[in-house]
Amino acid sequence: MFPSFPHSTSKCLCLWRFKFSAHQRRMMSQKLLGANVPVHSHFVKIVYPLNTRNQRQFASQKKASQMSIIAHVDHGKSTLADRLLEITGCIPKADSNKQVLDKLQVERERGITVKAQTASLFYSFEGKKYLLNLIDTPGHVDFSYEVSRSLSACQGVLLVVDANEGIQAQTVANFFLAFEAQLSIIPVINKIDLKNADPERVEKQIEKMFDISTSDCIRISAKYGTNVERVLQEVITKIPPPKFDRSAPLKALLFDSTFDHYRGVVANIALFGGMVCKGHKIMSASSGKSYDVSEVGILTPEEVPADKLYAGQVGYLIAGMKEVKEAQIGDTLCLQKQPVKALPGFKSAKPMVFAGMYPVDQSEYNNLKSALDKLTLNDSSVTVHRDSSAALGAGWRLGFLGLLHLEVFNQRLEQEYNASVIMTSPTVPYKAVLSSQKLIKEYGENEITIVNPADFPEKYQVLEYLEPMVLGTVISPDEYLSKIMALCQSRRAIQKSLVYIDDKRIMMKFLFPLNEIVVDFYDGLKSLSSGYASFDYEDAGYQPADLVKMDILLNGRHVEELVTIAHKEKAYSAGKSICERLRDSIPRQLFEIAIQAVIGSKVIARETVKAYRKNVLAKCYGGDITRKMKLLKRQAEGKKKMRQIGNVEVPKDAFINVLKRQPDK
Ligand SMILES: Nc1nc2c(ncn2[C@@H]2O[C@H](COP(=O)(O)OP(=O)(O)OP(=O)(O)O)[C@@H](O)[C@H]2O)c(=O)[nH]1
Repeated sequence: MFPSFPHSTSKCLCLWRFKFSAHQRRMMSQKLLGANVPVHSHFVKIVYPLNTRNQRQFASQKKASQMSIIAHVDHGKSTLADRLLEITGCIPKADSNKQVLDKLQVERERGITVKAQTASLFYSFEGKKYLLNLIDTPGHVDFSYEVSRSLSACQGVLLVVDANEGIQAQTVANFFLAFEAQLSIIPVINKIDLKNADPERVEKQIEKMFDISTSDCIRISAKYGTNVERVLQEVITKIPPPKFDRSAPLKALLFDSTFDHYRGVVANIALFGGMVCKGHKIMSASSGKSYDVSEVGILTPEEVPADKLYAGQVGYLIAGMKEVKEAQIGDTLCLQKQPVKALPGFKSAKPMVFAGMYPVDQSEYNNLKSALDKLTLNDSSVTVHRDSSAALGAGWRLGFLGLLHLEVFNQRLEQEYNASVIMTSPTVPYKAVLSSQKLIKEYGENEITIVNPADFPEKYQVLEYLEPMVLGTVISPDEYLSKIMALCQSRRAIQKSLVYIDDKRIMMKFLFPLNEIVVDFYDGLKSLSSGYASFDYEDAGYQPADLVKMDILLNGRHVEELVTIAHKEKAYSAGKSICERLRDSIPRQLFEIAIQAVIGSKVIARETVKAYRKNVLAKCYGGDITRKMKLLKRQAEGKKKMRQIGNVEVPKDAFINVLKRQPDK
């Protein structure tokens, strides 16, 4: 029987090549390609020339390749994308690295990609022209949903690995995403210009871990453009063109979308059959609703209108979808008169972290709702459910793929939609097996998922609590082994495996409670390994756990944002830490503030913020009234950014900072 591929939580990823016999691997190759070729050389050489001036000719001769650039964080995806865009004339040659595909303000400020971006490139090789569709993807684990969605529109990937850092945790995770999707993989060793670059070592790692021959690796410097042209040539020779049927009816996968204030929904589509142009009446396979196409085009990466889009192309489409919910990611679009069988779509993202979101001012509820709708259209991995709270009013409970994802989403809401929100402390999705018949009747089932700590059932109402687990991968130089072990043990981890990926670097697998790694584990790991260790994780189900609900009080008032579920063993240190951090985050006020962490009625930690009077007018000498008014106005503006709990004013971002900066216990 064909062996199942070991991208499962129970098997060690790097050992897969040792687990399978040569015969089994041959079988895998056959299953992948229908050809008897070894896995490491499973690229198919199919070359189709392209005439760019005539899209029809391109489409009829099938001369396109779709590829994504995937890599660990900071290994140079966006820089390589820049060079590819320059070589193909999409953007002018720049002196500095512009990272044009990182379009969002948040991406530029943080220097990370959070959103996959598409660009169509035209490239001449051996006298023929080709259309290459490129997708630059994020590297951080919190945005892996973007990667997996992008891969569904591709036939191949450029797997970029830093020549100095070598294979890292997300390199492994991304490789397996591409391998499972049966894509051609072109390994690219980047940053060979660095003083400490060791491409030979990295090639050997790639061979050992992924069974890809060292001779298949391309050594480049994306920063200086060295050898980048060869990457394009390899794409043409090694990535097969998409499978499509131009004579079949229109079949387009809606794989991403954005909301434009004037034009409505702009849908990014990959065409698997037929053709679409302005004036076509198309239909959504999921809703059955029909629309008139008003514009189609390609992305270069700017939107460039085109007469038609043909099967095999990736582009955008505007069809008068005014409501955000009309553009479902993963939906299939077809002609109204020629319905087709829907494409498989995407597995929905599984949120790892939940937090409540409320408008600072309830009168802003509708505006915030509309902003949320539009932003979730562009980031479909966020789940949104309506929620309400006595203290914070009407709001939502949102699910994110990680804390960075939560922060980036929050920042995008503020920057792109000018929204001002209160976020509650993030929590992972716990479960409870209920014993109370009353609760079972109320929920309609005996096992419930708790995404809001306020709904945490009392101990006497449950048979057991369950907490979510993840299988974490740590890759690091072996000199940090003992420190990493100590850190992982302090996070209640169980070690599952340890293997050497070369003579100096190790890959370890641990089973972690998700709650222990979601906030600041990665920061701890980075600092103890001087930045050399990397981390990635995947879902590993649930395990029973001894959990308690902890409340935080400010002068005796509950702070709804900070209700936390903690493991019993960790509750005391977590409570103490939150109180200390809160003490440092709350500005002194006219009266003393008592900060308490309580479990039930028992106070487990307490801190005090001393009284203080900030007299902003003290800076004014004499009777300059305009200056006095200016200072009072500035103070009033500052107060708007505060959340009032009883008579205590708390800066809005204090809550998330409090949880983010917990030191390792
Ligand atoms: N020396 C050198 N630096 C490079 C090279 N390629 C990229 N860099 C630098 O590496 C850093 C990260 O590059 P990015 O292109 O942003 O990496 P990325 O993989 O897109 O990052 P994420 O999207 O955040 O995952 C930047 O400072 C680049 O200038 C290279 O070939 N040589």
